[in-house]
Amino acid sequence: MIGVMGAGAFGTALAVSLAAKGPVVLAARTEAQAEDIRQAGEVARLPGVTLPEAVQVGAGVAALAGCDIILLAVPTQKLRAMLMDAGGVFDAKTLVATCKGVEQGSQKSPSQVIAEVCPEAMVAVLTGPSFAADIARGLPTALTLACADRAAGKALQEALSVAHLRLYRSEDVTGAELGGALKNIIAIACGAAVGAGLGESARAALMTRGYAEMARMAEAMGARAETLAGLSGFGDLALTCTSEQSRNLRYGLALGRGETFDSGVTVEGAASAPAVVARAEALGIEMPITRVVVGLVSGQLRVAGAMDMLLSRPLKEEKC
Ligand SMILES: NC(=O)c1ccc[n+]([C@@H]2O[C@H](COP(=O)([O-])OP(=O)(O)OC[C@H]3O[C@@H](n4cnc5c(N)ncnc54)[C@H](O)[C@@H]3O)[C@@H](O)[C@H]2O)c1
Ligand SMILES: O=P(O)(O)OC[C@H](O)CO
Repeated sequence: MIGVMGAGAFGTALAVSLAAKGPVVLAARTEAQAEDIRQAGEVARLPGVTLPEAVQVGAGVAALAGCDIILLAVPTQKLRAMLMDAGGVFDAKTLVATCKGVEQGSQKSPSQVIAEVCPEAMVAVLTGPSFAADIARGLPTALTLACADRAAGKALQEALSVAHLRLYRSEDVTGAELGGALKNIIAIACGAAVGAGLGESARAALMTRGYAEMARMAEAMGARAETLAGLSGFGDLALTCTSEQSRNLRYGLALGRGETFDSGVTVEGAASAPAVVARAEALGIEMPITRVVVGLVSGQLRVAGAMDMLLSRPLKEEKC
């Protein structure tokens, strides 16, 4: 049976989608939250989406004990604690990370955190352009399913594909995860530029040079260039930087307009950017857009200063 840990927007959307194939367990954090969801028939973070009967709502990791494939849909910065509290339930399971970020402090990706805490588990990653509200409504998209083990990847591709979700297989877990984490940061930069009134040309320039930063880091970390050009990289960058459904873009828009943003909203790019800059420094690579996003998020930079920093860099040849 398939289970989903995290009854937020994305975990719920995945559970609703996969319910087309059979029963799915959706695990909320606490019994009180699970009961609220059962009573309402929907999840607060995904309003208007009625849970089908095939979605069984449970509480905590214990609810997932009978599942062999578990999708992990908690924010990246909460992943380690959640796994460490699992008391062995996740050992020897197939764990599919759906979170898009880099852990603060360790600078590790979700799959690396899983491998460290649950060394017996088979680890995979599901990522790519997908707004929870879209896929929960059955709107189509295509995603990357990355797993270093080819046979396990093929089995997961079959198990997790549904009519409106076309999964492409990859063995490049590093590249798939980097694309998902880094595009969020570039989307914040785009939002800040547009929010400050700098225009659509600036957005396109930031997306393009942001992609160059993503590709540079991917190369330095041994990922494949094709992965970055695929759904998990270019595909998700295009979606997140251009749609106001994106929380990362909306957060950037608020920064650019000088408005406050609800601190309870999950903004993975803001949480991950300092760890990405630290990793870039260790690797000796330049990531100027990511760096100014760190300054904007911390409040040390304003958009005008950030743009001055980017535009006054030494002139160079166009390449990654
Ligand atoms: N929302 C989207 O459209 C979308 C799409 C693709 C990927 N993602 C990724 O999915 C991840 C989750 O995003 P989201 O949109 O679902 O966020 P969300 O804020 O809607 O939900 C996060 C959920 O995690 C739960 N949670 C936190 N700590 C927990 C713990 N220790 N145990 C159990 N549950 C815990 C929270 O209670 C909450 O329900 C992020 O990394 C995000 O980048 C989101
Ligand atoms: O709302 P965001 O910015 O977290 O983006 C959601 C997904 O990652 C888009 O693919």
